[in-house]
Order: sequence, then C-alpha cells, then structure tokens
Amino acid sequence: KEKVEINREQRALMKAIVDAYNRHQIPQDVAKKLLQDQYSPEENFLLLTEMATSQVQVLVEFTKNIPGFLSLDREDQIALLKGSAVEAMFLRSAQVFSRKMPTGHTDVLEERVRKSGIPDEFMTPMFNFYKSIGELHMVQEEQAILTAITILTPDRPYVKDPQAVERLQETMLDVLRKLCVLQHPQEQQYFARLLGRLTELRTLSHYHSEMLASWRMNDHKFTPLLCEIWDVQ
Ligand SMILES: O=C(NC1CCCCC1)[C@H]([C@@H]1CCCCO1)n1c(-c2ccc(Cl)cc2)nc2cc(F)c(Cl)cc21
Repeated sequence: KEKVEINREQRALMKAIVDAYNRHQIPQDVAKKLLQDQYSPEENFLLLTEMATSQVQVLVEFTKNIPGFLSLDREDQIALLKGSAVEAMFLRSAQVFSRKMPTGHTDVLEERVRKSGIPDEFMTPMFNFYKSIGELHMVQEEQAILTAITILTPDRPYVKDPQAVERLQETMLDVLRKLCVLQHPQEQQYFARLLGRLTELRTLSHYHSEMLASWRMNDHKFTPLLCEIWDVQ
C-alpha cells in the first residue's frame, strides 16, 4: 500500500484555495430565506438571479486566488469563468442543500425548491445531483478544490491554450486524489466517484437555460452580469 503524502507545496496550494473559498462565501443565506417563507415563482426567480449574480462575483474573486490562474492568457481566464459559472452555481446549490441542518429542514428546503417555479421535469435530475453530492459528505477542502477543478476545465469553448489549463487542473487533481485517500481511507473509489459528479454536473447544467426560460412566470428579467455569463436573453 503506497504511502500517500501531501507535500509542502501541495499543502500551501490547498491552503490558498480553501482560504479563498471560505473568504468568498455567499453573503446572504438563501437557504435561511427559503426556510423562513414560501415565495411566489416571481419572488423565487428574483431570489435566484440575485443570489446567482452575487455568486458570480464571488466566483471571480475565488478564481483569482487559484495559484497560476492569473498567469493564464487573459481571454482564456474569461472563457474559463464563463464556461464554468453555471456548473459552479449548481455545485454551490448542491453544497448548500447538503449542509447538515436540523431535522426536517432539508425536507422543507427541498419542498420550497420543488415549488419555486422550475418545471417538474427538471426536478429529478436536479435533486439526483444534489443528493449524490450530499452522499459524498465532502470536507471543505474537497469542496473548494472540486470547485477549482470545475473552473480549470480545459475543454471550455474558446479556450486558446487548453494545455496550460490542463497543467493547472492536473495539479489540483493530484492534490484532490491524495486528499480523498487521506480523508476517506475506507472508500477505495471515493476520488473516482467525486470526479463522476462533475460529469453529472455538466449534464445538469445543459438544462439550465431551458429551466430559466420555462420558469412558471412571464417576463424573465436578468441582471446584465447574468446576461453576459448565462446564455439567456
Ligand atoms: O438561489 C439558488 N441557488 C443559489 C445560487 C447561487 C449559489 C448559492 C445557491 C436557487 C434557488 C431555487 C429556488 C428559488 C430560489 O433560488 N437554488 C437552486 C437552483 C439554482 C438554479 C436553478 Cl436554474 C434552479 C434551482 N437549487 C437550490 C438548492 C438549495 F438548497 C437552495 Cl437553498 C437554493 C437553490
């Protein structure tokens, strides 16, 4: 059995990413709001666009702290952010949904999201993903590095130098692999399962524009930042 060890450089990399991840949490707590009140589809849509707009700004700050990201070609930095924003939003939603909550709160939260205005046909893939993330019981470091790996996906549209992105992503993958072995010694395939969630995340994100367009309300308004980042309007 090989001795898995995170070296000093990898520990520094992990600390930089986790610190950035913790510094850049969503200020308002959407879960608390949803648990407090039942909202109309219009109010829920507004809540989502506000949260998502704030999360994109937070994601940009987080990404700037990923070692090596700012050394990438400037246009590639934009392409990576634009290409990963929807996935990062669903990943963050899944992490918020999977947080340990007092008994019954998660059920109320699920009910509120199910009734928020999103058409029913998207509920199964969305909650399958949320629950599959929850079952992994990721530690904070894993959540932060998984988000960085999602952003550093080389095959996003318009990336001119995918090899440079791949080198950064591989560094992250190596740290995550070791972390998984150390944090979940009983589960041999934990790392593989974790990466499998990124495939599920990409599939779920394909529904995103349609979910928004078919939200049970008229006149869907987006913020200018979301129009830039999401393929809407
Ligand atoms: O605001 C949301 N997520 C933010 C996004 C930025 C990061 C933090 C989490 C939305 C909610 C949906 C209901 C109405 C209010 O918005 N949301 C989504 C969701 C996101 C995209 C689409 Cl298209 C559909 C649903 N899934 C959620 C799971 C949850 F547990 C909670 Cl608390 C909220 C969740």
